[in-house]
Amino acid sequence: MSETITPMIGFIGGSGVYDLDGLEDRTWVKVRTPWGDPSDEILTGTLSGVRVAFLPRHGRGHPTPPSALNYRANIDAMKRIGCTELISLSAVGSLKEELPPGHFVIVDQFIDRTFAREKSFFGTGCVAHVSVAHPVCPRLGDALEDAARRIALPVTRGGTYLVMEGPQFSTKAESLLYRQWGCDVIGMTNMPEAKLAREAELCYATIAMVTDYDCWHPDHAHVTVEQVGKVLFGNAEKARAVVKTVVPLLGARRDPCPAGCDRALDHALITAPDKRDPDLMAKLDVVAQRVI
Ligand SMILES: CSC[C@H]1O[C@H](OP(=O)(O)O)[C@H](O)[C@@H]1O
Ligand SMILES: Nc1ncnc2[nH]cnc12
Repeated sequence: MSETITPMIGFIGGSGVYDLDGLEDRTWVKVRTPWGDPSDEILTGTLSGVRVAFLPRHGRGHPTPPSALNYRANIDAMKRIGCTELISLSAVGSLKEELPPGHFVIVDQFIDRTFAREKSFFGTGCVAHVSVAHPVCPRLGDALEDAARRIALPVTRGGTYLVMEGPQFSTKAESLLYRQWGCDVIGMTNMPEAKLAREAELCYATIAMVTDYDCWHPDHAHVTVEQVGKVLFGNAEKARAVVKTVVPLLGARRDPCPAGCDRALDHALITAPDKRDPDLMAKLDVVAQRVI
């Protein structure tokens, strides 16, 4: 008989999603990490008998911009509190006519154009190279698709999310370039989040919620926060409905990840044990606990 796990499903709420309703035993918990403080306290509780955790990515009230987020602390904190998988709920701009505001995309690829963020838990004193060829967990993607379809959301399975540094929105030339690259949606937060989730051996998937057509569209010359905001809160309500549907679908017991997200570090560490830096190894206590 194969070993089963008792999961805790972690949600990272993006713009417009600062709380989760409907949880039993709701508690906001302060979590400290060796990488600094996460964006906010983490809300824990149960939904349909399944343990869940929720972190508002930008903090409650949205005080922190994408480039200033401590992505390492956020991922470490979610794992430290017990999460086995992470689902990101993210606002995005659309780079395709057929993905209008209000549409949901379960992305499966990313292009990382960010440049001002800490992108790895590893480094001098413990070098590791994980594969992110397939950065999204297909089991989580299947569950999100199933959930979205059950509640009749307009949803597309698969798509490439271009991650820009921000905080400004794109120039028109950039937006047109990303369309030529075949990207589907654009946002500012899912990298390095997805890479760090993989390093921490957490399954990761995103439900990207379209708020605007960015600036490439002939009928939409600019993106503005006002325009995004009008769609954002409707999308956030739908995101909460996805959460309530996906949690029982994933359930309270399951097999280890069929895609191996939970074993990503099996062959990733290259620094010889006697060359490893004890201080860094101590910081990796939770992220790399399975292999160190
Ligand atoms: C308020 S629009 C721009 C903002 O929204 C997205 O954030 P998140 O992924 O956390 O929903 C986007 O990436 C920008 O950070
Ligand atoms: N057009 C856009 N560009 C970047 N991030 C976004 N988040 C929502 N809309 C966006």
